[in-house]
Formats: sequence, structure tokens, C-alpha cells
Amino acid sequence: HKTDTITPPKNLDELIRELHKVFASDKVNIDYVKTLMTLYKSNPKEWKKFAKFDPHRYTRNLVDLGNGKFNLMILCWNTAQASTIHSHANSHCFMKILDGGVNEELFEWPENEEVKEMTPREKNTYEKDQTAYISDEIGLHRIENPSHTDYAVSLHLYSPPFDECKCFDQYTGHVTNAKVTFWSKFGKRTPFGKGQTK
Ligand SMILES: O=C(O)CCSS
Ligand SMILES: [Fe+2]
Repeated sequence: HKTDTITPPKNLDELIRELHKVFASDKVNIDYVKTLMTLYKSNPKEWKKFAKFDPHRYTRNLVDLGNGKFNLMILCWNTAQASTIHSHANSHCFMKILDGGVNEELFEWPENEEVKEMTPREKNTYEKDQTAYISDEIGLHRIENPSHTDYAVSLHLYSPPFDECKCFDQYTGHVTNAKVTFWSKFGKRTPFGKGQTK
């Protein structure tokens, strides 16, 4: 796919339809997907039913299962909430900002098993409608909503889908495997203890 002739998706449903087509073939054209997600102009009317904020932690809200080829989800960052430093299970990770803004701080992978502070790399800031891409080959990152007054909302596509990722302690490089959970699926709250991890 050439990226200069992409028609912008008219709405979230059209973006999802287009993503299903793109991921039907096995080779992922990273630039094409980034451009497509960027060209979708965020419209809160289309995603507000997925936008649930929690006082303690950012929420992960499943939007689409991508025919098994990808997971599409909306993450809601309350003020000053951040992720751990984490990896992406050898998957592609695309993050498009739907509202507010986030900071991304990249880190090198820790070397072997030594106990050492992790090495920070570049910091990026993403504003509404911008799209970021990361993979384990690029490195690790932490995503944060830096605002103490405004929420942030981001649309994440992981391909292939994964339900566990590695989290890293910045000061020791210690790794833990964490199952990822969903606060809601297709706009409905996931019941406690059930269905939260897949
Ligand atoms: O999926 C997650 O919880 C990590 C958000 S930053 S890609
Ligand atoms: Fe991430």
C-alpha cells in the first residue's frame, strides 16, 4: 500500500474495517497502518462508550478482536497516571492519541541478569491524532499522562494479540511477567475475577 493515496477513514468503524483488511495479509506495512490511524480524526462520540476512567490505574477497554490478527483497545489515562516500563511480546504496537496527550519514555533492554538501573533513551510527546509505533526490536517504554488536570485517551493496536507482557523495574532492571487485563470489553464492564485477563 502506498501511504500518499490513503483516504482518511470517516469514523472509527471504518478505521476498524480498514484495519481488518490490512491485517488480513501477513506482512504488516507499519507506515501504512500508522498513517491510516493518524488520518482517522478522533471523534469522542464514536469512542466515549469505551472511555472509562479509574482513580487508581489507567483502564484498558477492548474494542475489537481483529479477526484474531490484532487486538484493538482504548486506554484511559486519568490525571498523572502512567504505565510500567514494559515490552510488547514481540508484537507490533501502534498507539494513536484520541484525546489529551501522553509522554513516552524509551528504555534500553536490561543486559543479562545484572542488577542495574535501566538506561533511559529518547522521550517523545504525542498529541491528539498522532500515532506512535514500538516493537521489542526498538526497545521498551513507559507511557504517561503528564497532565494533573486533563484526562488522556489512546487507541492501541497490538498484532499479534497478546495477553501477557514483561514489566521492568527501572532501578534494578528486574523483570516480571504480567497478565494484561481488560476493564471492559466491547463497552461492557468485565465482571470481577472472570474474563479480566483475556
Ligand atoms: O497495553 C498496555 O497496558 C500498555 C499501554 S502503553 S503501549
Ligand atoms: Fe506499550
